[in-house]
Amino acid sequence: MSEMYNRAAPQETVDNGQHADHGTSYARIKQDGLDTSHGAILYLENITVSFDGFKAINNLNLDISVGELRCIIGPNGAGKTTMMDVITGKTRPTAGTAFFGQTIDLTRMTEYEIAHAGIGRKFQRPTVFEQHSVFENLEMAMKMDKRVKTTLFARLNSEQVGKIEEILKLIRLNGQENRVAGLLSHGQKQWLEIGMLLMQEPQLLLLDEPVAGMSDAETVRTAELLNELRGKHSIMVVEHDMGFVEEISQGGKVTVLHEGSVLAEGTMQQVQSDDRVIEVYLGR
Ligand SMILES: Nc1ncnc2c1ncn2[C@@H]1O[C@H](COP(=O)(O)OP(=O)(O)OP(=O)(O)O)[C@@H](O)[C@H]1O
Repeated sequence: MSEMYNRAAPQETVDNGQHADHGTSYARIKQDGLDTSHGAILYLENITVSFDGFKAINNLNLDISVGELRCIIGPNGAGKTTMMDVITGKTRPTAGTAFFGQTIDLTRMTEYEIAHAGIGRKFQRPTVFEQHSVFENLEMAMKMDKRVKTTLFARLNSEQVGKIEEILKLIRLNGQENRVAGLLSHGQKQWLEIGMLLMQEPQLLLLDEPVAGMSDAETVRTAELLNELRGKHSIMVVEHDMGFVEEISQGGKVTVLHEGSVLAEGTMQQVQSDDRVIEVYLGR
């Protein structure tokens, strides 16, 4: 893989040629400007993150294909959050390379630049604007997207309203658009935040434990929602809930992290029957 990185000089600044295209639905993989000619959207190669000598990530290698929904599992402390922190620029790796497409070197960019290059991250706790309505939250998310040429107080055009309505349906909040976000259930707030990320049309969406704290019914609906996004976005989901992972992995790849490295990779069925994975989860 290293030879791929060498083909183009890493960029210092984010200029991947993205531009707003309001004439089409969010429901497609937007790759304008991002070089994914080798089929992958994310390449992590030999990543190590040391905290005072302790390796939270240890020579990690991982690729995500365009349009893939990849589940990442692993016991507590395996390095899942630290890996997402590296991808989003929150933590700098001690060694290794992290590329977005073929040419965008994430290790040289700020968190802000990475977000604007098209990597959206949903943290465990929902962070919606509690005093504002569901609709206003989605509207603000759209207006915060620097590619959209509008101001906070400009009226939305019909295409923009259409896009919000489409996302409202997807996140199961149509009919609730005028509710104040602070009054939503925990699960609904999580969906709203996913909707806010989708308004910005990320090319890669990172979801950190999206169903933690959700009711069983909300978990089922979240699985449905992610299955609807399958193939339309490239998505990485970190999750402990194995039933949920089974629902959304659907024969796709699941990566098991352990002690900062990839322990196993394969379908859910394959990793579940892997002796090393069983040992790590059940203890020695
Ligand atoms: N800033 C830090 N300083 C020191 N050690 C850290 C730091 N951040 C993480 N670690 C350690 O690195 C290891 C990996 O942590 P990380 O949070 O990435 O694991 P995780 O797989 O996300 O765990 P969980 O499933 O519990 O969220 C842990 O041992 C953690 O204590």
